[in-house]
Amino acid sequence: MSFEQIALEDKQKALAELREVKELFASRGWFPGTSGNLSIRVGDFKPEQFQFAITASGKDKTVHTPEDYLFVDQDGKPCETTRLKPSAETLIHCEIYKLTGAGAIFHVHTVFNNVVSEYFWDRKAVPVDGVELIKGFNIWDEEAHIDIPIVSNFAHIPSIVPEVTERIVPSIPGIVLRKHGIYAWGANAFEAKRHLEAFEFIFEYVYRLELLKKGI
Ligand SMILES: CSCCC(=O)C(=O)COP(=O)(O)O
Ligand SMILES: [Zn+2]
Repeated sequence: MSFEQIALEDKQKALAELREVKELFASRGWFPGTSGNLSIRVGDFKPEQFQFAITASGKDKTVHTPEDYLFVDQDGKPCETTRLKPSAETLIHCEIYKLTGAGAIFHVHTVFNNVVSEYFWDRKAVPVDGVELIKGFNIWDEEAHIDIPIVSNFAHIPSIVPEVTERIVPSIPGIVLRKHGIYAWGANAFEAKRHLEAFEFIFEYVYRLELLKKGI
């Protein structure tokens, strides 16, 4: 399906959802210093051809402007002529869509996701034991243990992609970039938001528990 074939109302719906989620996350302080990026897929999905709306690069995500989003294709190339630049991290979104077929991807930098990514870097995963909120990921086993993957962070974004490809786990809808932030995804914006909130709750829990264990 080409970009032109996608119904205008689907594109407008994606932009309205991005606006709503951006405002909510901004109110939580989840976009410090213009960090973070959000995307929602539109139209049909084939791993070799799809399109999505994504935040423009370098924008202050705490305000709304007419130049906040643009549509790109599976290679991160704009679908329409525009002077806007897609997020510098668009290639990570492209790869997650290709691998998972997700409908939305949200990326935020928080102190908790940064601290746990460094603290557990040796294990390359954040270990989580029996925390109720993993049900947010549809994991219902009693006292389940999960490992949330952490991958290397590089200034050169294409260099991050191969490790993302290698480490994505079908049962865990998120991946952490070391000392950078989390990417969480879902079938749609509602699910991606639920997953992101569950991850952030878990990171704060893990962080606080580690402090208590150390008697700090
Ligand atoms: C200013 S934070 C460094 C870039 C980054 O990690 C990020 O999430 C925002 O980049 P974008 O190009 O999407 O604005
Ligand atoms: Zn980032």
